[in-house]
Amino acid sequence: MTEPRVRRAEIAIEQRHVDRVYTRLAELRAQAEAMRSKGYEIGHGAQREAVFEQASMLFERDMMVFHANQTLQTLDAEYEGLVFGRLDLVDQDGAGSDGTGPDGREPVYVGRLGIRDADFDNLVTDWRAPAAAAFYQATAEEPMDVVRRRVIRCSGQAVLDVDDDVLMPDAVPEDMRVVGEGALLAALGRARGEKMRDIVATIQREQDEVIRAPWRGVTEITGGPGTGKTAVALHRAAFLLYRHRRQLGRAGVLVIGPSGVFTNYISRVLPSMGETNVELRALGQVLDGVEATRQDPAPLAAIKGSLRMRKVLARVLRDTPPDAPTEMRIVYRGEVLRLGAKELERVRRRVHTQGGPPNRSRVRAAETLLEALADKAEEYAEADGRSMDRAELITELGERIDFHRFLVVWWPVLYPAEVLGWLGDERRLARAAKQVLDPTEVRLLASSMVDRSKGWSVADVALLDELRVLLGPPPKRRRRGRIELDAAPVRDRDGAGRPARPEHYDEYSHIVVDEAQDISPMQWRMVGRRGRYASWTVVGDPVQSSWPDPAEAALARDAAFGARTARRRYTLRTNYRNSAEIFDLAARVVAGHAEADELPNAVRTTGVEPRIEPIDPASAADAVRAAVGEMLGAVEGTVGVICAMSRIGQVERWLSGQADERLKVVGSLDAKGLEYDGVVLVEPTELIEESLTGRRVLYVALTRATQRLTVLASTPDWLP
Ligand SMILES: Nc1ncnc2c1ncn2[C@@H]1O[C@H](COP(=O)(O)OP(=O)(O)OP(=O)(O)O)[C@@H](O)[C@H]1O
Repeated sequence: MTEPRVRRAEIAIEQRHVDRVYTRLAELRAQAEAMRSKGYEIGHGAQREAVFEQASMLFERDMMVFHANQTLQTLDAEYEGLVFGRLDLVDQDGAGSDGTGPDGREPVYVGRLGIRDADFDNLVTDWRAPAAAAFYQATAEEPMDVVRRRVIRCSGQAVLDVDDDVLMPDAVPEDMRVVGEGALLAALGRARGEKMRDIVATIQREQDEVIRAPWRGVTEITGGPGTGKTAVALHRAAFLLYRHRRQLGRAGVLVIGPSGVFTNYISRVLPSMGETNVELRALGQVLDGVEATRQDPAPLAAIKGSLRMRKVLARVLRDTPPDAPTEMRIVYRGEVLRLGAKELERVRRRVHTQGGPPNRSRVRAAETLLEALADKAEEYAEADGRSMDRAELITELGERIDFHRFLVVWWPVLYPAEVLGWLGDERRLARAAKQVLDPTEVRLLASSMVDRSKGWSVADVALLDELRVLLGPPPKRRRRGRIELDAAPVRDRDGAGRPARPEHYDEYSHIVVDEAQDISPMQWRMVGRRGRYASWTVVGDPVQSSWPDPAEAALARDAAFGARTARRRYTLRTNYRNSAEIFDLAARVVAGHAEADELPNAVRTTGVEPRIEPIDPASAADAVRAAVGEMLGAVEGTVGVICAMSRIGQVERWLSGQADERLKVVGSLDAKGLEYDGVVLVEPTELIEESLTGRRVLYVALTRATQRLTVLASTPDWLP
C-alpha cells in the first residue's frame, strides 16, 4: 500500500502537467475560433467580387471553415481524461520522476490526442502515434525502455489518482515513486453507465496488437464474451483513421452493430477519442430511409435470412404487378388490336428473359409490346389477305399517348417496399417460392407480410436492399433548369462540413462488423454491397451465435469480402466483463456446445456467486419485482432484466412502477453486446425454446453481468 502522502505528491506532479495541457488547449481553441471567423469574413467579401475570384474565395472559405470546425470538434469532444498515461523511459543518466528535471529523459505523456506547446514540443502524444505504442506493448519481459508506466485518472481537469507499473525495477532511480494497485482491475471494478466507455487508458497488449494490425484485407477478431472485442474494434477504427486518414478518412468508415440499442450503447466511444468521422449503423438501419427495430421470431428470421430468398425475390418481381391491367385494346387504323392476359404475360416474360432490372427495362418493355401488337395486326391482315407495314405500325403506335398510358400501369416503376409486400399474397408467394421454400415456410413468410402496421422487421431490411438492387433505381424526375453535378455543391454538406453522401453510399473504405456470428447470409449481402472497395474488421464469437446455418453464413460472408486475400485472425482470451463466479455458470450452460478453447478466462473474482431462484409462474411478477428491487440496491450502476423476446411487454408492465433510470428491460436478442452491473434473468428455459440455437442464446444472456446475476426459473432444465 502506498503512503497517502506519496500518492498526493505524485498526483500534484501530474496535476501541474495536466493544467499546462488544458491551458494550451484553450489557446488552440481560440485560434481555431479565429480561423473560423476569418473564413466567414472571406465568404462575405466574396459576394462583392467578380465571379472567378468569388469561386476561389468561396473554396478557400470552405476549406478554412471546414478545418476550423474539425479542430473545434476534436477539441470539444467530451473527454474523460484527455491525458491518461505517462511513460518514464530509461536514460543513461537515470530517469527522473518530476517530468522536468535535467537529469532524466523527458517523460512521454499519452493522451486522446496529440498536443504541442507554442514551441512545437510535445505536451501530449496521441495514443495512436508510434511513440505511444510502448504504453500498451511494454511488459516486464520486454520493457521497451519503459522504467515506469503510469495510468493517470482524471475527472474533467482534475487528476484523481495515479497507478504505476514498474517494468525495469533495476533502472528505477532513487527519486522515482511508485504508486498504485493495478489500473486495469480498478477500471473493471468501476460501475457501468448507460454508455460504453473507451478503454484507451488500459488497453492490454493482446488487444493492442489487434488494434494496430495492418489496415488492408480482412482482420477477424474472435473471442468469448467480455474479451473486449467491441472495444478493440472501435479503438481499431480510431487508430486506422489516425494512421491512414488519407486512405480511409475521405471515403469513410462504417461500423455495423446488431441493434439500435447496441449502437446507442457504443456511440460515445469514438467521439471520446476525438473521432467523429465514423458512421454507426444497426442492421435495421443499413438501408437509407428505413429504421427497423422489430425482431422476427427465430424460424421466420431463419427463412428471411437464408440465401434461398434471393431466388424467391428474383422470381416474385417478374410476376404481374397486382394492379396491372390484364387486357390491352388499342385502335389502329380503324381496327381494334387486343392482347389478352396470357399474351400479355408472354410479353412480360420475354422482357424479363432478356435480363436487366425492371426499372431499367421500360423501353424494352415498350418495344416488346409493340412487336406483339404488330404480330397481332399481321395476323388480322393475313386473315383478310391484306398487306401491312410493320415498321409503320410500330412507329405510329409507339408515339401514341394511349399506348404510353397503358405502358406505365402495365410496367410500372416498382419500389422495394411494394414488391416485398406482394409476399403477403400466399398464392403469389407460393408461385415464386416453388421448389425453394416448403409450404409451411411459405405460410409463415406470407402471414408475416400481411399486417404492415408494425413496420418492417430487422430481417426485412436485407430483403428490401436486395430488391433495391434487383429492381434497379427508379428513373429520376428531371427538374427543369437544374443541372445535376457529380460533386456535391457546398450547401449539400453535413454538419461537420463534409460533402453529404449520396443515398445508398457504397464506397466505404473500411467496415467494422460487430457480433458477426449473427449476421444472416442475406444481411452479409447487404453489408457486402457497402464495402465493394473496403477493408474489413470483423468481430464475433461463434459460441454466441443465434444463426442456425453457420456454413451458409460463412459462404455469404466470404462473398462479401470479395477477392481480398489478406486475412488475419486474432483470438482474445481474457474475459474482462464477468466475474469468474458468473462466467463459471455461463460456461456450464454452454459446455456441450463449445470447444474448451472457445471459452475465455474470467480473471476477476468478486466472491459473490450468482443466485438461482425457483419461482412459481403464477407469482412471477412479484418474484421479478422483488429480485429487481434487491439488485438495484446491491449494485451502483446499471441493472438489466433479460427475458425472452415474447415476454418483453409483460415484464415491462410488471416493472412499470420502478422509476429508477438505471433499470432496463431487454429481450434476449437485443441483449447482444450489452452489459449491466446487475442482471436479473427471467425464465431461462424460454430463451432456449425461443431460439434455434438454444443454449447459445442463453449463454449470451448469462454473460451480460459485471457484478451480480440472479436467475429466476420455474423449471430447472436449463441447468445441465
Ligand atoms: N483493456 C481493458 N481495460 C478496461 N476495460 C476493458 C478492457 N477490455 C475490455 N474491457 C471491458 O470489458 C467489457 C467487455 O468488453 P466488450 O463489450 O468489448 O467485449 P466483447 O468481447 O465485445 O463482448 P461480447 O462478445 O459479450 O459482446 C467492457 O466493459 C469493456 O470496457
